[in-house]
Amino acid sequence: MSKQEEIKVLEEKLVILTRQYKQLQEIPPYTGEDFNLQVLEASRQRQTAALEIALKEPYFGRLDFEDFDEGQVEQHYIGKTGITDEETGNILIVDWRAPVASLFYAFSGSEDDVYYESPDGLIDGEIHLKRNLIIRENNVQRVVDSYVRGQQETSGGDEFLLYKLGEQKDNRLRDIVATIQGEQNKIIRHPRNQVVIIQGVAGSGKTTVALHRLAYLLYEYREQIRAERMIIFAPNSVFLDYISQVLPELGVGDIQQTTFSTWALTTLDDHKLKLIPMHERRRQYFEMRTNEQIDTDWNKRTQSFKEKIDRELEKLEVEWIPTEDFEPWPGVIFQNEQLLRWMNEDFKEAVAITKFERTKARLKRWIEIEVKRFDDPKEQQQAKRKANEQLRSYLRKWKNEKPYDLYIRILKNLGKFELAPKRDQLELEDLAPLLHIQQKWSGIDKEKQFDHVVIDEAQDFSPYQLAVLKERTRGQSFTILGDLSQGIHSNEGIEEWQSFIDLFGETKTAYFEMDKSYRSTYEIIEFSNIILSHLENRPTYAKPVFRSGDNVNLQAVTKEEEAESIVHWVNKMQSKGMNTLAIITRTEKETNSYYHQLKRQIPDLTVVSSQDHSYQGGLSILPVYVSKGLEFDAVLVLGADEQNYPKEPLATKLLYVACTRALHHLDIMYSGTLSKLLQK
Ligand SMILES: Nc1ncnc2c1ncn2[C@@H]1O[C@H](COP(=O)(O)OP(=O)(O)OP(=O)(O)O)[C@@H](O)[C@H]1O
Repeated sequence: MSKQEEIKVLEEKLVILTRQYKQLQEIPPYTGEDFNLQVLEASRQRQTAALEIALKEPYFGRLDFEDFDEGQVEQHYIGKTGITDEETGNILIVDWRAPVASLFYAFSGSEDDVYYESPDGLIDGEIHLKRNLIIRENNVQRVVDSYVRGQQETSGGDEFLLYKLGEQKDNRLRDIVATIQGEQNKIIRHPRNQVVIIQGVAGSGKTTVALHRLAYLLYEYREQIRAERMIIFAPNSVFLDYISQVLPELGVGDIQQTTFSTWALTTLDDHKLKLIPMHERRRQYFEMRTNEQIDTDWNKRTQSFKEKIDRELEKLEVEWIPTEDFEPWPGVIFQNEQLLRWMNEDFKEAVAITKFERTKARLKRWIEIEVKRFDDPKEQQQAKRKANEQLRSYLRKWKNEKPYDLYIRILKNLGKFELAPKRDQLELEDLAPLLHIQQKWSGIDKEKQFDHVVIDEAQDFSPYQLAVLKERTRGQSFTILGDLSQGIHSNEGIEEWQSFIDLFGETKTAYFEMDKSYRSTYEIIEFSNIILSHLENRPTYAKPVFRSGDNVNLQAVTKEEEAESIVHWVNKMQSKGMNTLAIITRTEKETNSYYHQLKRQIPDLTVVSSQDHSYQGGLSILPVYVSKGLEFDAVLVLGADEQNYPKEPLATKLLYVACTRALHHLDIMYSGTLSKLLQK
């Protein structure tokens, strides 16, 4: 019955959508100079894009809501993009980000009154129906009611979520607009003027939620923020490629997606600066079996290192101000006190470069006036030339140095020249000080400031990196997400979120924890939690959404039979129809060696390495640290022995990352002694 009713509604809506789309297509695009017509053209393009999305999948939900003030039940069809019938002014499809749609996500099935915040204030009412729909190729394929007023059964919401989670994945992360959960909805819609920090277990939807939050912010604050001024920082290119589809699916374009180092080097704009290749550094690090020791006093990732740099920059600024009076010609004197007054009072708020530039300009103007003392134009000319020469030497201490030169000078002044990197061999942790020096010395171009910043895998960020970004971001609008249990770059990152909270202040920060894992089956999550139990100071265990699958299989293999067992596993998973398969090794070296051993027997096997720029899906072999952030229908972890994964924090986190990549199937192989991390 409900399906028939929905088929009819869909047909009616499709007629209008198609008509509107055709009408827009008939208008020739405007390419002229008239501003008003350009604005109209841009609006038509937005409408066309919205209609294209709607024609593909018009909506996924229906909410029947009775607004007590209006006194009648209205049907709201919720889709990825809002569409109004241009002829009648009726809303055909409600945008999922619109205020009324928040009821669809927040509603948990109770008979109580509900309300939502609209621009006109609170709207009270009650929900009569919450329905999920799957529409493909203009057909209503599935109708699931998660709530019908007056009926007792309200389990349809879970049924629909489980149905979605049970689907197989391809090589890209997807949007979740149809099944956003209540706790995720809160984070997505959190106001923009607070820093949102999310600690979420593996598979809790952190990345997905952050991307939906961007789409929401752009909708809710469309007058204040622009997509080009939003930026997403993610750990590597493979990951960026993996998440690249979500925002376009949500109809959002133009948001920069990059890694911190790529962005930093572009911003520093000094072609001589080069990083030690990251893959090289990471490879070395992950090939090591113990954590490196860091001198905490001189740790370049910390706030205290930033403060040291700050103080040194201030000293340089003062030291470079001339201490004597300026005497362009004998007997004519410009007093140094005046200069100090300009610097310390008139230009107090300006950055160093601007202070110096303005001082120089004012002194030049002063010379122009003073030179008028000479009557003869020729004499004036000569005097001016001489005075400018004197000025150059007067201001000689002030050198317009590049951030790198200032950095080296500062490290020398601090007596820490051994920390100075070569120009073409920078470490990742040199980037934050360099950017900081650039920002403080030369300022930040207004156009290059951010309206909102997303940092994924933020547990691998340093407080210094964050402090640098904070200075470039209007209204401290950040979404920061990560999982301390997956902090496998602990040499680069943080051990707890407090240092980030301190940076912004408690009142400016909203901290959320997500402990439900949507990615994996119950069995995989329970198994991965055993690994986590070996970690001291671990955050909460992941709680499964009850989706059951096969048991995790631990298989002891001899070196001789290993290859055959792997081939057998691949065949088995492929025969089960799994789309994305991953074989995960401890190191890149092992990935390469297994690949050479297996490539003849498994021709479609592809290596995914830290240098890659894309992830193609299918059957991959990759080291665990490259797999971070990705997910696969089936995962085989190789070499889960005591040597590869001893009971120490880095190995524990790595093994946890490897196991939590699996959606539906997880198998483990080991030779020799099984890692203690896998024993209860
Ligand atoms: N509400 C939801 N409805 C449907 N699927 C969801 C939902 N929330 C998360 N997922 C799915 O769970 C999986 C994990 O999401 P995501 O990669 O965003 O998690 P994460 O917390 O960033 O994971 P990790 O820390 O392990 O990288 C994805 O396949 C995502 O589509």
